[in-house]
Amino acid sequence: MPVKLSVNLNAVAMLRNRRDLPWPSVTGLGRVALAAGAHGLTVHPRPDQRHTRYSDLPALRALIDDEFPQAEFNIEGYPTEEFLALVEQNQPEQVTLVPDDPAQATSDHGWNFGEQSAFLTPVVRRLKKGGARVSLFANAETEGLSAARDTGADRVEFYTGPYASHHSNEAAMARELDKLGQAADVALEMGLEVNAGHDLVVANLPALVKRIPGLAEVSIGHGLTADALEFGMEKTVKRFLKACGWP
Ligand SMILES: CC(=O)[C@@H](O)[C@H](O)COP(=O)(O)O
Ligand SMILES: NCC(=O)COP(=O)(O)O
Repeated sequence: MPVKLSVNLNAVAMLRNRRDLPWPSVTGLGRVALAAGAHGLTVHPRPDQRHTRYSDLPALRALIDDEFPQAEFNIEGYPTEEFLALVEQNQPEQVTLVPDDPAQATSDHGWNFGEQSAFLTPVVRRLKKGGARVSLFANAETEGLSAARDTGADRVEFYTGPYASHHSNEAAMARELDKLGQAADVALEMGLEVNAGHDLVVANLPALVKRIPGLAEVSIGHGLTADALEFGMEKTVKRFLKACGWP
């Protein structure tokens, strides 16, 4: 089974927020992405709402429910009570928990499962009781994966930023890919499903997909949106789907 593609709309929302105007439309671009074959939509509503706004979530939920019921909604964020209330109001198919500080420029590390599994376990239980699949953002390392599994989470999402950042250094990229592959092998062996994301692009996807044959889903926003500005969202989603192994 090729890797499912979830399109992250944060960058579209960031562009929309430049003016007090409703375009570019987050739901409109989400509709184009899903119609082009994307398997889901991802957003990361940060506390400062710098891009995805809390008010975007009901419209995205309705878009999937009304027009693309086979698609999934994935909401990412740090599990504050405010975030958990947003999740419970919008009932995403998947929640991806990230250890981000509100002041962070972007997500740039996974959980420290050794230290934070006691904090995560009741949160995971609450989200799963609400019907969501739970994924935990993880560094490309094997240490701590058993603690991640013991929280009751369904998946880990491996942070691919270090892999993607070495786009002009093949040896360094190969080293990061090997770390991702080894961590994914261990996670899958433990019964965790595996997602991946951050700074993925058409150029770096095929090697990742080949190294992690059990990869369930990639969520991609920044690089995909950059290409969409040049080639259009429909054509771009189709290019990314091919890079994920779809015909
Ligand atoms: C968790 C992750 O790597 C991304 O999904 C995250 O959404 C990026 O956040 P920004 O779009 O705010 O950079
Ligand atoms: N979880 C990764 C994601 O949703 C998008 O990350 P990026 O492609 O914007 O770096």
